[in-house]
Amino acid sequence: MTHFDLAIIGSGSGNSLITPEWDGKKVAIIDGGTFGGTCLNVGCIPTKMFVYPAQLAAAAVDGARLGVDSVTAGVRWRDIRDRIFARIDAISDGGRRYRDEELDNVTLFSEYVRFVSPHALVTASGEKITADEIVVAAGSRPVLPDTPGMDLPQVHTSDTVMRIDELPARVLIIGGGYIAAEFGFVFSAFGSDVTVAVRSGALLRSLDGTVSERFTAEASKQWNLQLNTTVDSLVENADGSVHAVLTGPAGESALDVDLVLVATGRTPNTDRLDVAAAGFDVTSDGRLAVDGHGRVLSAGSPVPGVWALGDISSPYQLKHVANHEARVVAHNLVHPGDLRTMDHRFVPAAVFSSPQIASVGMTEEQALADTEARGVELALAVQEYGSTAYGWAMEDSTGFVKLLAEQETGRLLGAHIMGHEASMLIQPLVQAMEFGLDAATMARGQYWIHPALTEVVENALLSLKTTEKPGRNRL
Ligand SMILES: Cc1cc2nc3c(=O)[nH]c(=O)nc-3n(C[C@H](O)[C@H](O)[C@H](O)COP(=O)(O)OP(=O)(O)OC[C@H]3O[C@@H](n4cnc5c(N)ncnc54)[C@H](O)[C@@H]3O)c2cc1C
Ligand SMILES: NC(=O)c1ccc[n+]([C@@H]2O[C@H](COP(=O)([O-])OP(=O)(O)OC[C@H]3O[C@@H](n4cnc5c(N)ncnc54)[C@H](O)[C@@H]3O)[C@@H](O)[C@H]2O)c1
Repeated sequence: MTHFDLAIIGSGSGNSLITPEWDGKKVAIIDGGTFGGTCLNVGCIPTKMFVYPAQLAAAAVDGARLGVDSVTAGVRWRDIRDRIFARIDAISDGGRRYRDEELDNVTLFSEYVRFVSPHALVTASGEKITADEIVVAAGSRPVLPDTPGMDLPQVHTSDTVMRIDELPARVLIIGGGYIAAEFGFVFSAFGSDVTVAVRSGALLRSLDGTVSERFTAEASKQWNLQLNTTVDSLVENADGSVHAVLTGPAGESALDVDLVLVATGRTPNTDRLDVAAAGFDVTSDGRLAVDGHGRVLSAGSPVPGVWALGDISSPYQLKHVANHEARVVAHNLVHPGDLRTMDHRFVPAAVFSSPQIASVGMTEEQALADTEARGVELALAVQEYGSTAYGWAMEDSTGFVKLLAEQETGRLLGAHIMGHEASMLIQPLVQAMEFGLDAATMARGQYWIHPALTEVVENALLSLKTTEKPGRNRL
């Protein structure tokens, strides 16, 4: 048995917890998977490294509308893949070697562990680890439905699909969330024939209703979108392709594809850690229960010296949230008398598809319920990209900014953007919400560059017709 001052389970966001304050103290970092975790190896970073070349490929098609005739002569999948993973694998390997070989006080365990008591772990090979402080940053993993054929080698999740050898000619994506929207775009822009089978009647249903509805309409122009459809079975054909049987509104149908991507959500890795052995609380959706400071709970009370962060415990499966939570826990570990609190009030998110989507705060449905409960009026504006000069330049007919605010105070409650660079356009709205800037002050208290696309945000703010007096007015 080895005893440590600090043991961290998970080398994704958990890796950033080893701050200079731990120099000279004994630290264990434990990861049974690839060093660096999901975002680096199989998540945010490689997906966006595929999305960017996909945007270049798609631009050739889109250009014709504006009089620019160009063709994408081809997409070198292997070259793209190898460029991406040459970079990523080197970062993962460098990080692992730094922790394993260069830091005297840090021990790396490349094994899965489980709890045997609140401060004791056992590795898969039977080694016992105890620690004064334990941080659980063990993330989440893809969930597979129990459809027959899920074990075929042609069936992938986001964990494996980015490393395949050939661009598949025909792809079936199961699911209608973030991963389906992003890979649907990548594969179709690269030239695959994409079918997306969604159980419900719309894509991205967790987002604002207007966004979900308008994105679904756009997606149906790009992919063979099968709504209200379940995939009943997958069987391998003699030629190595997959025969899928689907049931939709028109009854049963069949489809032959070369690859199936399952994107039906991710589940926290709580079950594989045997947290029951330590008596930790688990939420109804399977997350490790924590208080606002990141302390793991047992029977509703914080367990001294046990913390959690990121996908294993967070209500948001997003890397910027995991990073924020890691910064809070890193502080709290070394300042027990001055605990910081995680801030989940204004969490933005973006879907890097086509069109791109970004959102922060309440959906319209949530804002209606919220304002009604508080007896205040809701102001709502939808501003089309096409109503601004830059939107004309783009001949844009789909992009929009939707804002929700308290009418009397102009306090922003939610912002939802669909269209070109939505993930960047949203940031001033995140800032306004975080720092309490009202809509009128934001619109008229600063210059907006003409004719930049940001004017669509300015105009959306003005369209809100809130009644507050601007705190600062340049006019
Ligand atoms: C395809 C995809 C795209 C994404 N894109 C984005 C994006 O664009 N923007 C965004 O904000 N978020 C994105 N995300 C989400 C983001 O990747 C996660 O929210 C984030 O990586 C979670 O970090 P974490 O530190 O909690 O867990 P992870 O990074 O998953 O780290 C957990 C680590 O714990 C290890 N582990 C698990 N169980 C054990 C155990 N019992 N013993 C030892 N080790 C264990 C795992 O091997 C893993 O390395 C994406 C996710 C996916 C799958
Ligand atoms: N850009 C980003 O920030 C980004 C990108 C990718 C992933 N992520 C994170 O990773 C998480 C997981 O992504 P995801 O797309 O797998 O999950 P998701 O929760 O976004 O979507 C899951 C989809 O699968 C459907 N589904 C669930 N069970 C099903 C079943 N049995 N059969 C058919 N459909 C089923 C759901 O209705 C939903 O449409 C996301 O929630 C997100 O937090 C973020």
